[in-house]
Amino acid sequence: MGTFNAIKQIEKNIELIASDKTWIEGKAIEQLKFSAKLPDMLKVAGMPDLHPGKSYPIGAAFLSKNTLYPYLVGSDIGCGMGLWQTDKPINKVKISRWIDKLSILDDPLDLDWLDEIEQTKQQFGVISRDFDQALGSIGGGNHFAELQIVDTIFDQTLAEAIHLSKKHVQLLVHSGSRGYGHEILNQHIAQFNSAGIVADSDAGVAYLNKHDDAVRWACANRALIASQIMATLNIDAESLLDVTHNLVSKQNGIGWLHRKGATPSDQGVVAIPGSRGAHTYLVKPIKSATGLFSLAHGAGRKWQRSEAKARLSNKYRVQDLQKTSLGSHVVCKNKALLYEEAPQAYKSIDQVIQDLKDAGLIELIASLKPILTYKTSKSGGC
Ligand SMILES: Nc1nc2c(ncn2[C@@H]2O[C@H](COP(=O)(O)O)[C@@H](O)[C@H]2O)c(=O)[nH]1
Ligand SMILES: [Mn+2]
Repeated sequence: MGTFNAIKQIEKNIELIASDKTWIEGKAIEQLKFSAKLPDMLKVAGMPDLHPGKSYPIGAAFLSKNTLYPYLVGSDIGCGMGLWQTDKPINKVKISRWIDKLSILDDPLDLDWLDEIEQTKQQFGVISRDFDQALGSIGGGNHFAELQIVDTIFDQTLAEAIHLSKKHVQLLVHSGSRGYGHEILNQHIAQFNSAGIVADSDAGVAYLNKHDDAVRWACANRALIASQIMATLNIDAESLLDVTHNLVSKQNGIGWLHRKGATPSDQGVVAIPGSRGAHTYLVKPIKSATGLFSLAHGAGRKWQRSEAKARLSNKYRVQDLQKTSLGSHVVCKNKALLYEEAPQAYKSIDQVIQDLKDAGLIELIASLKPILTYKTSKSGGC
């Protein structure tokens, strides 16, 4: 049972899962309050990784009765975290070889991948053909693929239940629906601006059909990213989990639950990463209506991208940022991104996890630590 000081009732229909130790930017709370006033909104919940977005906050869940708000899901529909356990023993890793191989990894996938793309689309039930050329690409921003090793097992029984092996390298993939999700949101904005749509109206049904396909597309994309990395590194892997944190779904008998950077707590074990220089936690959610059946999806930004670059570019050279304080390596050809996504730009994942624990929402399984983070191969910046 958790302690209640990590659960704050800000207003009647606004909940915040965060202790006093967790810093939450005032603007994010304002955005949360603003979202709670949207027509037909029943309740909103901020997670400990809550931080400001363009108009609405990231790290939050929003429950409406019968209205869909595409703006609350955002443009990266289906973004999520997939975790694979590889067959590579950690004592057999030659990290410099992996750095070299990943440094020449190009997106998108080439013609040799056509069959696998088709099979993966079928496996996940993806309908659209319009964005096939983007499948297998990670995208920019804080999307990444990260090779990790198990650091601490907190609960042996829970770790065994998901076949987690301390001896093998893990692969965490964070990506979404690339241009597909953008197109869906843009189509909505062209017609309705930021307004919501009635879920069972023609517009609502049309949005949901496209949204659901983009969610499946994003899952297929993470699987193809993992496959491409495995092929490049000549390793094999089994999928341990894949959980979406940007989506809207029907909560039977309650309404429509929008999650924007909020990990579902009703779909089994989830991975909550901190940054390329921090641990990822594997946790078992304790199903609860507190926090609208949701958990944090990461550590959440402390600094906006431009602020991170301004603060760090005088202190660190590019090569300083290609290694982290945990000793891990970073492959990222985009120099600006190296600064924008530096570990310093994120809040403490340890505190976020502590808050979720104190709120009685999770059981800890294990922590993983990065050995090699791969970000977009597109050069640019600085
Ligand atoms: N292990 C890593 N975690 C990272 C990295 N970059 C960001 N992050 C964490 O992921 C979430 C994702 O946020 P989203 O809003 O884009 O879905 C973010 O809050 C960070 O905590 C990384 O390179 N490695
Ligand atoms: Mn994401």
